[in-house]
Amino acid sequence: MYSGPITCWSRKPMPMAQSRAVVAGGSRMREGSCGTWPYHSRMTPAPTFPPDAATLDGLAARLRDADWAVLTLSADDPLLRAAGAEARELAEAGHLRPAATGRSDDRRFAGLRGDSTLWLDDPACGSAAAALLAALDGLRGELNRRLLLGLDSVEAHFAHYPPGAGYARHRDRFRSDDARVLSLVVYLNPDWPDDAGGALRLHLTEGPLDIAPRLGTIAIFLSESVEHEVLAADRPRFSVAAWFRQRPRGG
Ligand SMILES: O=C(O)CCC(=O)C(=O)O
Ligand SMILES: [Fe+2]
Repeated sequence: MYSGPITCWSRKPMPMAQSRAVVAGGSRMREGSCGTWPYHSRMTPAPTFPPDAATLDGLAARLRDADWAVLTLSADDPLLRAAGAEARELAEAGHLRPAATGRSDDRRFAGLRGDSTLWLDDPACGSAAAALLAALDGLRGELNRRLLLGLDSVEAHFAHYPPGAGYARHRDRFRSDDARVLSLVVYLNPDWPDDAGGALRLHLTEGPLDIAPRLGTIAIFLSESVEHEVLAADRPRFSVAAWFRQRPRGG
């Protein structure tokens, strides 16, 4: 049960060094190596959800230059922990459904993806889903204010990939629907070992980049341009996939 703040956006000033340290973005990722790199300094604790204003400024600055970023929050973040617990409970209770049978646009992915999903606004969801959806909507508003991308809504679902399941290389924006602008994946897996698999692989011009689905990590990228895939893991993998949307222009 999550009973913490859901829409409180801290304006506490933070040293810029911290916000630079917690956000990694395209042009800085020169090595192109898979795995980890120093998302945040050991000297400063990672922020919690919702991120403070300096972290948001750093994230927005990164997304102005690069088409992807990684935001690392504290692995003790109470909202993320509650969302992870709720995702597991909902999956155990059978509320998540194979993604290919979800909304009509998902049907084309039959055979390409092995996850089961549940939209965060589904009545089966509990307080953590509602709080996370509100926090994501707050993040949408804060990024939109800084980037003026016309982001006017958020959609988000829990996803559960059983061991061995993945999602083949794809882009998140549909040909028939240009509403998705920014993709975010909020990982809900505490203590994810480096050798467990399950990375999100971004296919970038500088090479592939693997992001481990560890609790506290939020991957953010442009829905239209960044091809990506989910690699199979040796254990259940939980996340929230979210999209910040503009009003569809295609009709
Ligand atoms: O879970 C992930 O890392 C990415 C999921 C994804 O690509 C999607 O749902 O479109
Ligand atoms: Fe995707």
